[in-house]
Amino acid sequence: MKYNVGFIGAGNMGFAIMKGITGSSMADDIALHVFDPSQEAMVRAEQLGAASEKNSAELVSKCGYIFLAVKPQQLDEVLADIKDEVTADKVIVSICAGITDDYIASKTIAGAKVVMVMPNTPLLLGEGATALAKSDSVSENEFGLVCSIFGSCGIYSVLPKDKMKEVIAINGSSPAFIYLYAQSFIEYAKSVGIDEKAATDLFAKSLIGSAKMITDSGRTIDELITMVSSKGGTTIAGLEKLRENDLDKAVRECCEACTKRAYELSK
Ligand SMILES: NC(=O)C1=CN([C@@H]2O[C@H](COP(=O)(O)OP(=O)(O)OC[C@H]3O[C@@H](n4cnc5c(N)ncnc54)[C@H](O)[C@@H]3O)[C@@H](O)[C@H]2O)C=CC1
Ligand SMILES: O=C(O)[C@@H]1CCC=N1
Repeated sequence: MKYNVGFIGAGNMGFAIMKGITGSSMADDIALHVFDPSQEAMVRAEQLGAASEKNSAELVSKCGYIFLAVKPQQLDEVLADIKDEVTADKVIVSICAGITDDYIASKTIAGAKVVMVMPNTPLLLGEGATALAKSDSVSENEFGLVCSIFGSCGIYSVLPKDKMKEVIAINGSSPAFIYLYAQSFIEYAKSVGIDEKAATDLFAKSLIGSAKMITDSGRTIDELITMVSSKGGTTIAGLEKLRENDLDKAVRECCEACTKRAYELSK
């Protein structure tokens, strides 16, 4: 039996998750449905094999699992449109930053089954990192299916509900923070005459390799820093500057601003 999984919103993230599903081991178990007012978004989703629905209410009537993949500011309109089709057996999967299960239930039906998800765009390549939490009304089997979807195109972690805003800085938004950091290194390389492509490839592979060292080497981050830092060498000279310029403070303030915005978006 195939699960009918619908996407309301097929923009950056909705498309990334659908692409992740179609390229994963779950592809044969899932029939995708999509609604997005953007014709361009619909065409892209259709090319992945998703069935087009004429509006979000029709999509909800056909699907057991409904992904809300619109901007938080677009959510009220969507919830008003689907309210009459939401029943106690439907699982609503929200990827909207800051939005709680209680809010979705308050705009649809009391006790609505809601899974709150914070994914990230590397899902496009099957390299996603997704945080999930569920409302009490969602069964372990239902939650298991949603976890499997994200597990099939990356890794996932189950978190307490009340940490879903704080985690956004760690995985949802962090790709943008990492790209900005990468850009600074590449700009420096260009300024000293290194070819941009060579610098981009070298830095990106250094990010991938360093990430693998964090996850797979069995060493702590402090040990990994020490491994690179020769006594009296270049790394220590560079690290001193990052510490002098208080990288730690900049990162903390970045994460705090991200979390604060999530609370503002939450109703
Ligand atoms: N972009 C990212 O890296 C991440 C985004 N998110 C969350 O994902 C959600 C979507 O973000 P993006 O994909 O980046 O935005 P986006 O703007 O790329 O996509 C939103 C899509 O919703 C469609 N839409 C607008 N009104 C609609 C309606 N009434 N019914 C159906 N579709 C409608 C738009 O046409 C658009 O294609 C947001 O709530 C965001 O917080 C979560 C994690 C990461
Ligand atoms: O910027 C945003 O609000 C969304 C949530 C995480 C990544 N993008």
